[in-house]
Amino acid sequence: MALLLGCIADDFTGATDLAGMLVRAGMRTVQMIGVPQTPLPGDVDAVVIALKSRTIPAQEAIEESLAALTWLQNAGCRQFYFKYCSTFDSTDAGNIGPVTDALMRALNTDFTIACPAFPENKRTIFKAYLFVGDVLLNESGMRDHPLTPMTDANLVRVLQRQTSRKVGLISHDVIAGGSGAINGHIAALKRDGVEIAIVDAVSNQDLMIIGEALADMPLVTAGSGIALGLPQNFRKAGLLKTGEAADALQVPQGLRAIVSGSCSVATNAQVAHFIEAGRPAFSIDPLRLAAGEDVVGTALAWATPLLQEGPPLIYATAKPESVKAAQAKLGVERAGTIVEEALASIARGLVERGVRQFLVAGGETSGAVVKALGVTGLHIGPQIDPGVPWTTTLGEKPLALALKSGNFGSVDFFTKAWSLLP
Ligand SMILES: Nc1ncnc2c1ncn2[C@@H]1O[C@H](COP(=O)(O)OP(=O)(O)OP(=O)(O)O)[C@@H](O)[C@H]1O
Ligand SMILES: O=C(O)[C@@H](O)C(=O)CO
Repeated sequence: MALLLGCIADDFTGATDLAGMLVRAGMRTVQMIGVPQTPLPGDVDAVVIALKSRTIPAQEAIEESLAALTWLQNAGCRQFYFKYCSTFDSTDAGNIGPVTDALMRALNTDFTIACPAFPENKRTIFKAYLFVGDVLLNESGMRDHPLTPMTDANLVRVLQRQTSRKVGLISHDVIAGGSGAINGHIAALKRDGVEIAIVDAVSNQDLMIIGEALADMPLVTAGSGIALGLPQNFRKAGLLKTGEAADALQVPQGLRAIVSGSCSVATNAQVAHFIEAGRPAFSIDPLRLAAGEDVVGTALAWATPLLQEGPPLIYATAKPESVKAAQAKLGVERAGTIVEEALASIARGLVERGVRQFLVAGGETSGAVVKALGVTGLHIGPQIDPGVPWTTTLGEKPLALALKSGNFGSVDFFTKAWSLLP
């Protein structure tokens, strides 16, 4: 069957999150790293192009997103999806508004939605206000994000500051009326000159209703949650096979390892849990890297004899105080880069030592590791936790990879993830 859904994601782990959601809902999905330079594998229903465009200058994000769109159009996709973070990570300068504007122009469409809701990961939207768990977005940890601090939870206001198009709202009372009511409301919003509507959603049931209403919308912009409700439309139209396991993976056998560069609250708890369980863990100190010590060599020498016994963890994950201390000495960018480079070299060294099954924690860290390993794309398999599936790399010597967004996954993620592999 032909490609149905073409997606553009603004970061790597976010792309995997979306691809996992599509697979769960029955679409065979492949994730490509950047605009594909190699042909896609056969038998896929959806493709997600993973960019790293969340925090780059808006004009560059537009150019990269348009290049991805052109590729997806040429590949024959029928509907397009722009995926951003479930916490709507952006600034008044972009990039959600400017990229949405550019994609709408390119697709010659005058209406789309914006909905970062992901109820299973406690991102819900009510009356345009985004909640993270039990608190408003601007009261959550996102308030202090170094690159995209989120200080306003009202998404109509947030998005309106990023676009000259009029932003409106499809509120929860409309969703409760079903997909017909949503489409009636969209017609009314359009008459009022609204071109982008924030959509409330607090449950998976809401996502399914909203998904049904989006069957004919050329462009959808959202977090990964909305993807749960789109495959049903293709199935109803007879375009998507039913009854086939979309998450079937041929998993390569080999040694296992975990690399973590995420300093998010959830990852800190996962690292602590792994260590408390008596599992082997090696900490990477950015200051020793900066001093020129051979930390990579030491970490690999430490890990090599342990690999036969189960996955060792090599981590730079640290609490905010020590991250801030390293950043104060080295600068934010340098601290991040040297850690990413070290973890990427360690991942390469581990593959040379026979590791074929990897967990990687952190979006930027995943980007660095995937690049260092020369990965061009990923087949998407079963979900470990909401937003994190197992994947296998495309190509001749495949690896099994799980790319975990910083704040995703249960506290025992590093130990339980392996039980899903054969
Ligand atoms: N101990 C440390 N001190 C300073 N910086 C660190 C330290 N450990 C990791 N870093 C850097 O912090 C950044 C963490 O970003 P990353 O995207 O990998 O994780 P995250 O923000 O938790 O994940 P996500 O983007 O999926 O939410 C990386 O650039 C990493 O190199
Ligand atoms: O939507 C999310 O929260 C994630 O997929 C993500 O994009 C984290 O960077």
